[in-house]
Amino acid sequence: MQDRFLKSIAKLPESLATAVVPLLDKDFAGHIDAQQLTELQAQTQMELNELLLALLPIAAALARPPISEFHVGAIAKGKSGDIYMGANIELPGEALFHSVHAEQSAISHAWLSGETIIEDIIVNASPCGHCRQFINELVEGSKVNIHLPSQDTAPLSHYLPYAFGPSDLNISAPLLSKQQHNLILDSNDPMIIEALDHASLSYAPYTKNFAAVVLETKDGATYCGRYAENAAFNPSMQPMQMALSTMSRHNRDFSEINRAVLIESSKGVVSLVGAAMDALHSVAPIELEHIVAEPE
Ligand SMILES: O=c1ccn([C@H]2C[C@H](O)[C@@H](CO)O2)c(=O)[nH]1
Ligand SMILES: [Zn+2]
Repeated sequence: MQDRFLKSIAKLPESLATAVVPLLDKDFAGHIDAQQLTELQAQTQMELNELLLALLPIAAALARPPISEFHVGAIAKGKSGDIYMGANIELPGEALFHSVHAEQSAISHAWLSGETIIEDIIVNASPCGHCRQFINELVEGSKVNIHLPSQDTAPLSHYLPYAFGPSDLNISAPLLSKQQHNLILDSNDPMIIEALDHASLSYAPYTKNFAAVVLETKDGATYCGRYAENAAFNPSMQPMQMALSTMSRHNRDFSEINRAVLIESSKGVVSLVGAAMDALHSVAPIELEHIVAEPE
């Protein structure tokens, strides 16, 4: 089991601790599939929602909050029945808006894993206004059920009445709906090709700046993040933040970053390069490779 889970395991009911420890091997990065969940339920005799709430300390152990020391853990449950954990990240020495919230981390985890609908979000602290707004960007966002340790389950529409969202800006294909915005670039570099693929799947209906980041560690592993915009603009999730969040779920230290690539569209009305460089430089002394590609 990874050391980062030692304290959380001590907080779990004994039957759950015994059942979940075998999943927390060196490759565990916060994904538990539907079959594994069924097995956990059988071993613990817990209802599904009870089990998901009980797993939150594991999600919170993925957090890296050097500023607040406040560990938030979230779980996004996809239509497939799989669950995706996420946790907050704060970037040392940088403006607070660079932070990633646990709910954003969990949602981006589900998105990067190919989920098209998120049905439930389970979180250990009441979701802040920014997260409510981020969740509202999802396909059928108002129907996402929010589960908290000491509240009755309620849909997002309860937590965010009179919502402002994508439809107010005439966007009918919200976050997690299929995106395909091909960018043209002649390259044989696998890392650049990976970034290009993710940029084509990014969600940038408001600026058309289809963008993605790939981070590589010295051993050749890569961690990606796509740009995910928000109708209220500020809660948008930057691709660098998403990639850092992917890396931390995989228990990699940011100091292990060896190469960093940002790809964005030449036709976007904004550029993410400044924001991406600031975030990267707060955690690793690496130059950002910035590539601008033509949309098809
Ligand atoms: O809904 C919330 C509220 C706060 N935080 C994080 C952000 C920051 O890292 C820390 C303190 O606000 O908690 C979340 O992850 N989700
Ligand atoms: Zn939040």
